[in-house]
Parts: sequence; C-alpha cells; structure tokens
Amino acid sequence: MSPSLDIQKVAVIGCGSMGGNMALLFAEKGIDVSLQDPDEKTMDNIVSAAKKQGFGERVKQYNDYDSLCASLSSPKVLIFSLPHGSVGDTVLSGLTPYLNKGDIIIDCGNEHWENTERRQGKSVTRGIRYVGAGVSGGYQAARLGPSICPGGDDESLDCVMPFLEKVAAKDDKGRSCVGKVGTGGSGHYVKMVHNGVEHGMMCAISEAWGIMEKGLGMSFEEIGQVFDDWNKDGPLAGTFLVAIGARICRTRNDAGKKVLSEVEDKVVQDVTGEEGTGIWSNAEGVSLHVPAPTLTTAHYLRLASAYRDTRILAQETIGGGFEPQRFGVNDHAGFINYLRTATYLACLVSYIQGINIIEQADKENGWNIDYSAVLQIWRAGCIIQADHISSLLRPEFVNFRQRKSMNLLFEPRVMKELRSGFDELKRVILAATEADHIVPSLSASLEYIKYETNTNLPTQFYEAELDLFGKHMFDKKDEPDTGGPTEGRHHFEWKPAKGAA
Ligand SMILES: NC(=O)C1=CN([C@@H]2O[C@H](COP(=O)(O)OP(=O)(O)OC[C@H]3O[C@@H](n4cnc5c(N)ncnc54)[C@H](OP(=O)(O)O)[C@@H]3O)[C@@H](O)[C@H]2O)C=CC1
Ligand SMILES: O=C(CO)[C@H](O)[C@H](O)COP(=O)(O)O
Repeated sequence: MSPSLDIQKVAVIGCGSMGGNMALLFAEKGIDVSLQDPDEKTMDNIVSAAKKQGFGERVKQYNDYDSLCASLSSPKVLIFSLPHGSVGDTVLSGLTPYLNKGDIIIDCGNEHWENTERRQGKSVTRGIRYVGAGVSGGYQAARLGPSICPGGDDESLDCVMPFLEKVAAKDDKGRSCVGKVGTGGSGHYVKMVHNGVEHGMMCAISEAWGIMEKGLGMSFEEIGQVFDDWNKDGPLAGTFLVAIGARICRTRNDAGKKVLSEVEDKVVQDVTGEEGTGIWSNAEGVSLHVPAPTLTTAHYLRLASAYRDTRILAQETIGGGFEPQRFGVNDHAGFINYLRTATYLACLVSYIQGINIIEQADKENGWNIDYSAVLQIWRAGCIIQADHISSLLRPEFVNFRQRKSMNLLFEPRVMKELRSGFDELKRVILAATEADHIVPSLSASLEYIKYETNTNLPTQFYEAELDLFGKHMFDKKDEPDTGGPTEGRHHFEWKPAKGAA
C-alpha cells in the first residue's frame, strides 16, 4: 500500500509571484509555511500579507537551508517555485546535505522535463522523492488555487496527492484540478504542452481581437461585449482566455484611459529566456514528428513581435508595411459568429495538436499518462480551461484506456466540429487576408484541417523533386499503401548525372 501523507508543514523556495502567492494559499489552508528566497524584502512582504490576511502565525522566513529544513517535520516537504534551468540544480545541491530518506521535493516551476528526470534520478539514489508538478493559472490562481500537473513515481505521487488536492483549483463540481499524470517528467511535460496550447489559443483570440478592432472598427468596449458573449455560451463558453479578453478590453487606468491602448505589441519572454515552455513544446512537436502548426505559428509571431526594432527596419526597407485595413461586412452579427467559430476551431486544433505531442512523447518515454487526469487538470484553474472543449473531449479522455490512439483527428464527434466550422473559418480568413490582417494561427489551423484530412497533397511534386536531385525514392500511387512513413521503393532516372565534357 502506497503512503499518503497528512502534510502540515512545507517550505516554499522561490517566493516570487507564483511561490509567494502559493505560500499564502497554503497558509490559508492551515499549513505552516517556511519561506526561502534570496530577497529578504520579498519574504517580508509575504509575511506581512499573511499577517494582514489573518494567518501570519503560519508563515515564517529563513535565510539558510539549515534553519529552513530544521523548521519542517519529517518527512520534509519542499516546494520549488524557481526559474527553470540551473537555479533548481543549485538549490537541490545546496539542500541535499539537509535532506533525509523519504523527504519530498515538489517542483512547481516550469522546469524542462529532462531536468526533472535527471533530478529524479539523482534524488532517488538518496531516497528523496522528486515530483515535477507544473502549476498553471498565473499568480491569481496561485493565490486562489492553481491547476496542478504532477508527475513522478507512483508512491511519491500518492504521498503528495492529498496535499495537492487540498490546495488545487476546484471545478464546478468541487473536484480538484490535479491528478496523477504519469511517471518521470510527465507532469512537467504535460504542463509544457499546456503552455504550447495556451500560445495557440491566445494567438487565435488576439487575431480575432485585431480583426474586430482594425477590420470592423469596433471599440474596445464593443469587443469586450463580444468576448463576454462568447464566454457565456456556444463553442467558446467558459474559455478563460476569452473571459480575461473581455476584462482587458474594459479596464481603465487611474487617468481613465484604456490600459490596452497603451500596451506595446511585443512578447519577449521566449527571447529573454524567462519562459522555455513555448520553445520546448514546439521543438518537441518537430522532433517527435507531430505537426503542430497552430502552436508553432503562434510561437513565430511571438518571436517576430519581440524584435520590434527589426520590424521597424524591415518596414522602412520595404517602403511601408501592409497595414490591416477596415473592411465592410453585410451582416455584422453574422460575421462575428463566423469569427467565433474560427477562433473556436483554432483553439480546438491547438488542443488536438498538443494531445498528439503528448501521446507521442508518452509512447517514447513510457510514462503511462492518465489522460482522464490530464483533462481534470485542464478543467479549471489553468490558462487553457475551456468548458465546451472539455465537455466535447470528455468521452475520449475518460475512456482513454479503451482507445488505440488519442489522436482526436480519428474521432468522428471532434471531426464533425471541424467540418461544420470549416467554411466559416475560411470566410474569416478570406476577408481578413483580403484586408491585410495578420492571421497566422487562424490560417495555420485552416491549413492543418485541410492537409491532415487530404490524401492527394502537393507533396506528390515535392517527392518527385527530391527523387530527381537526391535519389530519395518514392512510392507509386497504384501500389497498396505501406501504412506508415516507410522509405519509397522506386527511383526514376529523371536526369542522368553527366560531366561537363
Ligand atoms: N508567472 C506565471 O504566470 C507562472 C510561472 N510559472 C513558473 O513558476 C516559476 C516561478 O515563476 P514566477 O513566480 O513568475 O517567477 P519570479 O521570478 O517572480 O519568482 C522566482 C523567485 O525565485 C527566486 N530565486 C531565484 N534564485 C533562487 C534561489 N537560488 N533560491 C531561492 N529562490 C530563488 C527569485 O528571486 P530573485 O528575483 O531575487 O532572483 C524569485 O523571487 C517559474 O518556473 C515559472 O516559469 C508557472 C506558472 C505560471
Ligand atoms: O506557465 C504559465 C501559465 O500556465 C505562464 O504564465 C505562461 O505560460 C506565460 O508564459 P509566456 O510568458 O511564455 O506566455
């Protein structure tokens, strides 16, 4: 029987916006919290916030690992909320002399899954449990209850589940948005892909905002109303990124000005190295041979956006850019509905692409991922929560053990959604493209639907070119399909190699 612990004391190492707010959440839930952060002031602020909120006696700060670890009971439970990369290694090495068999580290940062597995391997030799548990929902959810995505060995997960269930976000039925994802680094892997999906969805919603603002000439207030309506019912019902979109459109600063009107068009986190998840999830898709164009094109837009200086120079060089223009529509309400469908399909295919990456990685790494846990984790508290999509995908995720594949492109109910929205997505892209709007993720989603469901791709010609110059071989149309990506069986001597003489 695996252990299950009644965790009453934890250390939080790294007390920034996530760690600090999780520390307050834990204390509010009756757990004693020992803080550790390089910045004394950061810890002072958390202690005084805890006092103000009525649970100051449960939060204390420590400046060294000796006193920090001495403040905990056995087994010690330490929560990391650190920047990804070497910081976690340094902290783990520093802590190791103070750790004993059975002590537990729950790494709640966005750590790369391979770092997690390396640390798990290192820790297990000393009997230390290392759980990689990505958390989602931003700092508001860190304070209220984040969605938590833990992976590790079964026993370690059993140890921490009661604690994680206590502090995690709750769905509309009061169930905790946490579950045992799988072994090894699977928790951090699934959280990484969550962020890739988040980027695909956020890009599509931003493109929809751009079309409404610059194409239809709608005010922020009007767009906010549209996002509110979309969030209330229909295919985007209960979609967190749409809900916050409405708030963003409406929020004014103290001077009464819309805050959004002052926000520059740069997303820099991938370039500064603050975030790794966007880069890693796309790199994973490519290296596992899983097409994820909605996620990838969203990432490219982020990258281009970060380098505003190069965009300025290129704009000057080309003699002025291609500014999105206002365009007329005969039926405004009808077009807004089309736009909702287009945004929904891009969000849905972002999910499909993300799940396909996870499934392939699971096959490669043997993590034994529990997809019903993944769906529950994505149900509430996290950034990609989308009630309609969750309900749509529920049967596949809950019954995943009966399925041969989690590829939702083989699921008639899901494909029915893509088929019925296809024309509306196309119409939006046609109108937007005609008026020079920037719609990479909507377009990539349309292309994805087309090429993933087509058996007569222009790669026929591509394959011929490859064979002509590289003798790369091809299969013939009149032969039975080999059922997988096997090397072609034929070469044609299109252009015999000759010397100059
Ligand atoms: N912000 C978000 O919305 C989300 C973030 N995450 C992930 O959670 C983690 C934390 O994010 P976030 O709170 O935003 O980041 P912050 O930068 O706000 O917090 C990180 C904290 O760790 C501290 N720190 C750095 N080195 C050490 C060390 N050696 N020992 C102890 N503390 C240290 C930092 O101190 P200092 O600043 O002085 O260096 C800082 O206070 C990251 O992995 C992030 O990717 C996950 C979900 C959402
Ligand atoms: O992990 C998170 C949410 O779950 C991060 O807050 C989110 O991914 C922001 O990342 P980025 O800066 O790359 O957009």
